[in-house]
Amino acid sequence: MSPPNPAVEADLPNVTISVLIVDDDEAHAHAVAESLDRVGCECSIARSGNEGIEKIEAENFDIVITDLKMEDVDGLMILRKAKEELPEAEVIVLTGHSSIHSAVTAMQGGAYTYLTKPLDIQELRTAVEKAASRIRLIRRNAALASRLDERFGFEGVIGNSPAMLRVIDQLRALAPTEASVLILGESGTGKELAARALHQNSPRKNKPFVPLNISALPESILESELFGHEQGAFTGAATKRIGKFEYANGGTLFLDEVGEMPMETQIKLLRVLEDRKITRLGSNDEKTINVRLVAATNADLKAAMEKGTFRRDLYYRLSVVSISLPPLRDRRADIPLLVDHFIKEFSQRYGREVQGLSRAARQALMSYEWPGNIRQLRNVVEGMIALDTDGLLDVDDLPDEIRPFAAAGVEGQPPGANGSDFLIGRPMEEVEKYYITQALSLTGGKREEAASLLGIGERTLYRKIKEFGLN
Ligand SMILES: Nc1ncnc2c1ncn2[C@@H]1O[C@H](COP(=O)(O)OP(=O)(O)OP(=O)(O)O)[C@@H](O)[C@H]1O
Repeated sequence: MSPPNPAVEADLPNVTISVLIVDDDEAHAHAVAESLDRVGCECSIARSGNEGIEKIEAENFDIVITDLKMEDVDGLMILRKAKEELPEAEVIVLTGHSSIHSAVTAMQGGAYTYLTKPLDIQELRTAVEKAASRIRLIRRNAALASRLDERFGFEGVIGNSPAMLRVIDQLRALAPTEASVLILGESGTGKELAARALHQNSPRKNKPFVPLNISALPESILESELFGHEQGAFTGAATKRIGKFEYANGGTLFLDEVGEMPMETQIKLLRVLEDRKITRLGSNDEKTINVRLVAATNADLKAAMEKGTFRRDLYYRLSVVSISLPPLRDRRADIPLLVDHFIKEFSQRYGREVQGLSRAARQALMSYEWPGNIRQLRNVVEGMIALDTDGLLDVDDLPDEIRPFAAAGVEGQPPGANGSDFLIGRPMEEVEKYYITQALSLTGGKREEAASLLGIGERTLYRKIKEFGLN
């Protein structure tokens, strides 16, 4: 298990446990409340079964302590109600010796435990403390998970465009499986990041994730990198070397730019994937390996197969499942989230106080084509923060190739107007029309993306487009 991240843990909620005590013996209820108040619980009392039901319906409690025998509504009914209305709450029932049978029924109905009267206060506190630590654990885990998701999407893969939400769903579903995954996408779209996310959420996560970029390697070295070699296997092999497959044993091997692999190596790779065995160059000994393969490419592998430069059998082996990462220009709805994420990252790294990004600069980042995709966006934000002197990232901080997009202006906007200020005081319909036109233009007319950018449903957007006669 990875160690807890103190930065994430630090601001998790400190959980106070709220307790409802339902007992028609008022003096007894107060005695219970007093003993629990002392151990930091926040207690509320209901003096009858009916009052208990009302409180359960209206408020939230972590623990419900109820007497079994009451005049109006009995404790089993309280238990049932609590399970319906407060499914995460724990219920402790209090019972006299004569009604042990009902206590057993209560346990079968989902009660956390039962205590017999007269109450032993220490026994009560122990039971409450045990239930409370379970609740605290659930809360902290939920808070941690949502904090992590809020910050990183899925293991660092950030995105809220419909296309990226689909990718994140696919990553979540595939991560725990053993399936080979082929990740497709232009350079800088996050293929390696996605591969790491698959590994990090798999049962292999405590074993190595080993990346290898095939295009960066001369053909002569590639096979020795993959499979390793023995001393003297070829000229220059002065010492024995372990290959990436062996390094990755038990974990995940990520082969980037797999489309660049020479035919000879493709044949060997296919054999390794089929036999799950490797042989170091210059050796006769086979070694069994257990590696999950994730491959990536920005090349058109289908065209390469047609041309005969990529083996069909290897393609099918690698692409048991494939995930496509769209270029950033086709998912502009992700840009604001990514920009904010990178501002946070780099302002921390450079120790800068950044108040924000001007509207014009944001507009430019939204309109630019991003040929280098997210890698380029990240570099641009880093450069802006490194160069900024006044704490506001503005058009003058943008690189030369992006600055002109700030002045691109918006159709229908009067000359000289600052951003959308000219809309102040205009009728709501005009404002809506302006923003819908903006979103459609930024997303190249893609309605699903535009709706996500605007934070409205696709059907609502469709209706508004018709209503305003927009095309
Ligand atoms: N969805 C995302 N959320 C946050 N950061 C991202 C996202 N996608 C990519 N990045 C960041 O962008 C940079 C480039 O990503 P990565 O190296 O994974 O791209 P790639 O597709 O593998 O590129 P190449 O094909 O050139 O190897 C990295 O710094 C990565 O952390």
